[in-house]
Amino acid sequence: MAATRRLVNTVAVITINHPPVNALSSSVRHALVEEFGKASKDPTVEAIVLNGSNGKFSAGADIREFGTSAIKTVSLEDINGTIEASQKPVVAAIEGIALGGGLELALACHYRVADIQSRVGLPEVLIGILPAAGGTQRLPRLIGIPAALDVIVRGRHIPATEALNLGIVDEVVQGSAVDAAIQLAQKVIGLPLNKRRLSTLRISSNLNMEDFLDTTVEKTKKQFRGAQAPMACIEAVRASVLLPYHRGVEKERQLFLSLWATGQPQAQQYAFFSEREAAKWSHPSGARWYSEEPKLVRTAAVIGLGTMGRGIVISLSKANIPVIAIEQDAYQLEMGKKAVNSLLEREAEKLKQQGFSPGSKLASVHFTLAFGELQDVDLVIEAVYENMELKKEIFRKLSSVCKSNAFLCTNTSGLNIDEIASVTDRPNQVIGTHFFSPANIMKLLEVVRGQQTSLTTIATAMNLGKILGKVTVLVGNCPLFVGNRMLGPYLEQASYLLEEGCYPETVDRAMEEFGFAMGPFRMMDLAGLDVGWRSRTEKGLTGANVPQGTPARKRLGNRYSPLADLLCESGRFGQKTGKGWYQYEKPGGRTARPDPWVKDFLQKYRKTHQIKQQPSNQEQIVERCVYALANEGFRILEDGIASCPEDIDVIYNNGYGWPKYRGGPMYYASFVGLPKVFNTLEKYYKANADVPSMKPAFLLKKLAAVGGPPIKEWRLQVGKPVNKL
Ligand SMILES: CCCCCCC/C=C/C(=O)SCCNC(=O)CCNC(=O)[C@H](O)C(C)(C)COP(=O)(O)OP(=O)(O)OC[C@H]1O[C@@H](n2cnc3c(N)ncnc32)[C@H](O)[C@@H]1OP(=O)(O)O
Repeated sequence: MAATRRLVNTVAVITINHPPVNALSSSVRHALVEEFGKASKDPTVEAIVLNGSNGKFSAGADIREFGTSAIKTVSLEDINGTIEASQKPVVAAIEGIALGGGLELALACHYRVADIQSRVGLPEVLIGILPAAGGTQRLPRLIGIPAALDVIVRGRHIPATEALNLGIVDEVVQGSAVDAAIQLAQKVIGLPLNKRRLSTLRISSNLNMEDFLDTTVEKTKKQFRGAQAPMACIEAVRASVLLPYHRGVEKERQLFLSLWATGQPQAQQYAFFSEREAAKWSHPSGARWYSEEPKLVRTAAVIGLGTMGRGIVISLSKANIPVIAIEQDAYQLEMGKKAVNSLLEREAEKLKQQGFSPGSKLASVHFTLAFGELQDVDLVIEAVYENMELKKEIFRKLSSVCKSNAFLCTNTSGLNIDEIASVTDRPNQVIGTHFFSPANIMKLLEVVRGQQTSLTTIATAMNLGKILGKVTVLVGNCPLFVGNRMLGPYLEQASYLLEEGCYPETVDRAMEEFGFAMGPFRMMDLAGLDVGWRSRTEKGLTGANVPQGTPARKRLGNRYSPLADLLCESGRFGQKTGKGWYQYEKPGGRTARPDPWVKDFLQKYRKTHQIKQQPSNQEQIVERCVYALANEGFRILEDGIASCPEDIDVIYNNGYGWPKYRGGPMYYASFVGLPKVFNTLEKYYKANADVPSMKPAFLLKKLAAVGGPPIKEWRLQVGKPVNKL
């Protein structure tokens, strides 16, 4: 049964029963109508409590039903209307989660009791829609416009104690929310319900509402560039101010349908399910996530307390895993310790505000210089800077110090995992964990399997990612793995665009208007131009090791842009030096301003090399950069480095500032149409045979030839993930 009913004295307890998260599917909605109908008619019932099975109230509407006919049967808003109109008091007992339609359902109840561990929220905006079961009309009437906008537009999960302060719930309890709800229901039997029916309340405020909403629109436009859902949320809330409830709900529905027509919800819902699929990893051997048991990580160590190491330590501590943090000398250790402790203090403060004792949620961090102290840890994450020799030296040491079943992880953004593993006594227990900076904030974790990495090691690292709250994707080992490897052709095109007449700000604007959090040049300035320069120097692409007589703009017969090298030779490393592709207010400054020096430099460069000026327009800039990115994604699939296009999209959505409302580079290619992507690349490559990265990938050609099937059918063409490198 999708919902059940039991009687406790004169209180009917109706329980939603649709594992795993009690999504409000069509069958649940039908069952709710039936059970509420029976409870209303039953003369022995004086009050009703609504809860969800397995400690979860509800995760909201069943997202898989959107776009199908199932969503049209029994509207959730109608159910909410019936509940609110009930003559018998209805109390929601919120355990675990009440999200989206789940919270909308609870808002239709006359009272809400929440367990202290629960979270509530209206996260619809994160999947490209708006709360369209009355949520945008009831919540503002309950907590006022500013607070409701914050909840609806940001879509964040709100801890129970904050929900109590905001007035979303009436009571927060430490024990059973259902028992407390039954008690409350018994207490309120016979009391008037009018003031508890949110749809009947008036919104009162001292604010000049129109001005406030207009300012919010402007701020939101800037913050969520190109995303339609946040704007629709504001318009729906505006309707709650201007219109009576029933007309506000009509507006809400109309906005929902307009959003659907933009295609953004479909992309964001694809992104949502792709993230869940990424956790269900597969291995070239045929093993899958369910066939391997992860080992428990009770204690961990982090080597290196630079920016990455600090973030990793915080993540582990927040996941309640005690950490030993190691540095190479007393000074670095002290610096790292100060930084980590100050971040931990902030976390402790947040926990206190949520009503938790920090000691119960944050594990201890022990700082030391002594490797010997690592003998008992279950897992080590090495997070020193990108230098193969240094990493090998550390892994040799770890081999001799750590217990034989300890897992050894390397945090690298592209170095060869097999080479690092080869110096250890346990290559099967070595794995790459590529965190993104700042590691305590960024959601993505690329887990990189080496040739010899065992399935248990993979299962343990993937599970650790989940425990740390990361979106974790398993990838194969190749230079730069998935995300950074795809950046190569993307940044290459960005540089060529400058050579041909664009400026950093033109290219960045085009990519930011496309939706990227940051254009390629601002991104390079942030990351530091010296990092790539060092790597190109090591590879002999620039610097003293370039063979005499090599043309400035060619390497190994292919086109090469030395622009970034020339900037570095002038001491322009990006934000850290206050100058890079842009100028900044000071070294370490963050406000990028176009730099006349760069303009002049580019003009001279083009003249010196007699490059014909053909500045591309916005559409051409986006096409060249994004198609180059996706093309490399197809190669990565061919090579068996990513096991499916969804994994690549998850990486880009969560680690590279790709706009989620465009699904990811592979989804976007599919949305544009693979034949179009193929033809554009083919045309470019025919005219520029010295740019091999733009040669359409074989897999793209194959899929385009059959008309570009939907992305979920690509797997059939890709075959099993076999590392072909
Ligand atoms: C004109 C038409 C009007 C329509 C009006 C509709 C108005 C209401 C709209 C909504 O309610 S939209 C949904 C809003 N809710 C959400 O966005 C919540 C999404 N879910 C989550 O954030 C998380 O899943 C969770 C609930 C916090 C649980 O996280 P956890 O890490 O514990 O588990 P997951 O692996 O994420 O999920 C488990 C399992 O459940 C599936 N799932 C989760 N939520 C939904 C859902 N709302 N609908 C359908 N399926 C859901 C998820 O995909 C996982 O599935 P499997 O991978 O196990 O198959």
